[in-house]
This record gives sequence, structure tokens and C-alpha cells, in this order.
Amino acid sequence: MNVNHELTGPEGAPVVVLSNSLGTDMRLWDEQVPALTGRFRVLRYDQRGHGGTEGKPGPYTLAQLGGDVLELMDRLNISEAHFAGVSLGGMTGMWLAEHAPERIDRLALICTSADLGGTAWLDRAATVRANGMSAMVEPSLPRWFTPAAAERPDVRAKFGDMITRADAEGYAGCCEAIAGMDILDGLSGITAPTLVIAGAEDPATPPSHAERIAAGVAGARVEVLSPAAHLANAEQPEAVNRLLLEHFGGAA
Ligand SMILES: O=C(O)CC1=CCC(=O)O1
Repeated sequence: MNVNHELTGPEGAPVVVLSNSLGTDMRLWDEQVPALTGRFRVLRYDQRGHGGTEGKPGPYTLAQLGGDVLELMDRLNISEAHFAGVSLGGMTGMWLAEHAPERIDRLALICTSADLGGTAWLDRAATVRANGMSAMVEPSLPRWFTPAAAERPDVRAKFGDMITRADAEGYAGCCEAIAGMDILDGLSGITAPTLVIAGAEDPATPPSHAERIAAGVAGARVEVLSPAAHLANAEQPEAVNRLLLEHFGGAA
């Protein structure tokens, strides 16, 4: 799998891997990279079918999305890393922390869920396969941002571009990975110190989902940010940067 990625920050520093959500790409992390590269080597990548990573025919599984990360880490000679993921990226992180615990040091889960599966995802996969990605822009932005942020021209341009650039088959395959996800029972197997961040106004993965994750992962801590919807790291970058630096051990 040829995973599009970017590796920046000081050579030899601890590595942080950043994983994007459904419909976005590595630009989701634009506000985090400058803050993190002061202390960390940062590897951000595009999930299958998103940004510059090809969308193989779906359906996908979380095991495949996690496998893409392990393959990339192997290729770059990264034996272990901290991991932060938003939504689908967080699901990928939970899969990795359960199934490859020796590769994940500390885990940050942003606006995600361990139990978001269901048939609605199969309907969404069918919709994008039939109609393409541009139909997803207007429904997505109000889930991703609170109303004031969702109306900002810069936000609409940047995140609208991410959605329309995504490959419909890749997006659909990722929807099918969410539909088939089975993480809840595996949470007790996660030993990486875990921070869970939620957006108080997130309609897709509200804070109750963060609380359910934290109830399953021993020692996990929850932080709820407001105002923030589903892409809390884009809407509240300073707060998320501070939390990530504290959690990964890079705070001044
Ligand atoms: O539906 C959305 O756009 C929100 C979302 C669910 C999983 C994910 O990665 O994003």
C-alpha cells in the first residue's frame, strides 16, 4: 500500500503519528504540526482513499487501516510512536493499541467512538458510490464545525476541498470499516496511557462516546472542549495542542 505521508521535525526525536478522519486528509493537522515539531518527529499520513493515498476497492476493515500504519512505520524504520487520531483516525489508533501494543507508546483519541457501527454507514457508502463526493460537502460541514466556524469562507474552502478530493470508493470503503467495527470489547486490552478529547457540540461522536471509551481503557482521561464539534483539533487548535503536548510529554 503506497500511503501518502509527510515526516517532519527533528531526527531522533520521539515520533508522533497523526491519523485523519473520514472525508479529510493530512491537512486536518495543519494547526498541530508546528506545535508538535518543536519536540517531536511528526508523521502525518492520508488514510486510504483520502488525500494522496489511493483508494483500493472496498470494503475495508480497521485491521487493514491499522495495517497501513504498521507497514508505513516499518518502511520508515519507526519501531514505536505516540499516536493521535481524529474519529476514524482514533478508531485506527484503538485497533493499533489493542493489536500492536508494542508499537504504540501513548494514545490520544479525538472525537471518536468505539461503537459507531451500523447500517447507516452502508447507506452512506452506497450514496457516495452512486453520486460521488461533492454531494457530501454540505451535509459534512455542519457535523464537523459549530455553526459560526462552518460558515467561515476559509474553513469551507479548505475542508470542502478535502471532501471533494477524497476518492468515492476509498471513502465508501472507510464507511464500511466503521460499519463493521468491533472495538468496545477490546478496550480493556489497551495498555497505552490514553487521553480522550471530545467536542461538547459534536453531533457525530458526542462526549458520551468519549466517556464510554474512557470507561473501557484503564486510566484513560477525558477532556471536553467547547465550542467544538467533530473536528475539535481544527476548531480548538491551541487547546488540543496543549493537551497533546502534555500527554505526549512535550510540554515546556
Ligand atoms: O460523519 C462524519 O463525517 C463524521 C465522522 C464519522 C467517522 C469519521 O471519521 O468522521
